[in-house]
Amino acid sequence: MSTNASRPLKLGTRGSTLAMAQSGQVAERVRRLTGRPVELVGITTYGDVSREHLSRIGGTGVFVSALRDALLAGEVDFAVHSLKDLPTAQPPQLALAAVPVREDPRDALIARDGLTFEQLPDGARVGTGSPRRMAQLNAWARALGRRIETVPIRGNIERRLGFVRSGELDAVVLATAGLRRADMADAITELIDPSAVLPAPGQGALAIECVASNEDLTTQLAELDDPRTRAAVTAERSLLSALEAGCSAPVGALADVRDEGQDVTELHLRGVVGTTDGTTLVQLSTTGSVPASAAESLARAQALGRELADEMLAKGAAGLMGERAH
Ligand SMILES: NCc1[nH]cc(CCC(=O)O)c1CC(=O)O
Repeated sequence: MSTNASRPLKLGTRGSTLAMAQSGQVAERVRRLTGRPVELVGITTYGDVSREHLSRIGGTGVFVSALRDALLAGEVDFAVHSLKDLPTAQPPQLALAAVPVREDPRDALIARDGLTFEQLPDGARVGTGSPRRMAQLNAWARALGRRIETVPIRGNIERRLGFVRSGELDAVVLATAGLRRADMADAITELIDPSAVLPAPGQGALAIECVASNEDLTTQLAELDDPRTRAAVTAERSLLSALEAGCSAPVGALADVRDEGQDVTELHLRGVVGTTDGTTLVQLSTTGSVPASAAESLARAQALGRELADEMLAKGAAGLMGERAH
């Protein structure tokens, strides 16, 4: 008993700079919470090894499967994922023990010479392999009476920023959260307003997962959960799953939880689906009041996501998601 309780906890993580940075931050909090040492175990996922385009290797879960295998094999005690990389279907053997307070969910522009998106010249080359970003950036450029050329890129943060530094691209678009966690936010030239580009469902949030049967650890890790973040990402992921889209589909979603005083909380959810050339976007939003109890609020958040998905499907969303994984 006592030997088990003082054994270091093993935290499974991807080995990228970003993953190590965010896992290191969670490790420190878990160490303080449990009084146990936490050891980082680097695990290489298929998404890290393959240089293929994500939409071809089947975006859903390529960064996650190897970590989950290690959890199920008992090689690690818990794992830290970027929530946006997590498939919406939760395996019953694994518990999503905590969704900590979210980092900034917005996308960020990193452009040459400090430029903002509106200052980019006609025909600017903008690096992103994400159909969601392509659709919304192309639509934004069109609204400005301009066009951009989106260039599919992959690789870690350093590599992506290198395309701008070398002059090969005019700009790249990355998640603000990743840049902040990796201490590289200095490179950002514009925080992209979500009314121009909605982030990926769950962007900026982390997911802490462990084996569901490990009830002690599940309970301890739950201390790191932020109920507001969980409600917001639940609505976003419910929208994604009701659209039957994976993490490489051109779907953006962002929920924010607003206090309206006197125990009334409102959940505002925005969603977008579009063609990657940006000619057609279906963009809708909804607001619902959310009950105070945690369980009820998650059920309401889930329903809100489904309702918005239904409205988007009624406006032709399904026909815009041609470029699916697989
Ligand atoms: N697609 C890979 C991925 N998964 C999570 C993040 C960033 C961190 C986050 O959203 O929490 C990134 C990189 C990016 O989109 O720039």
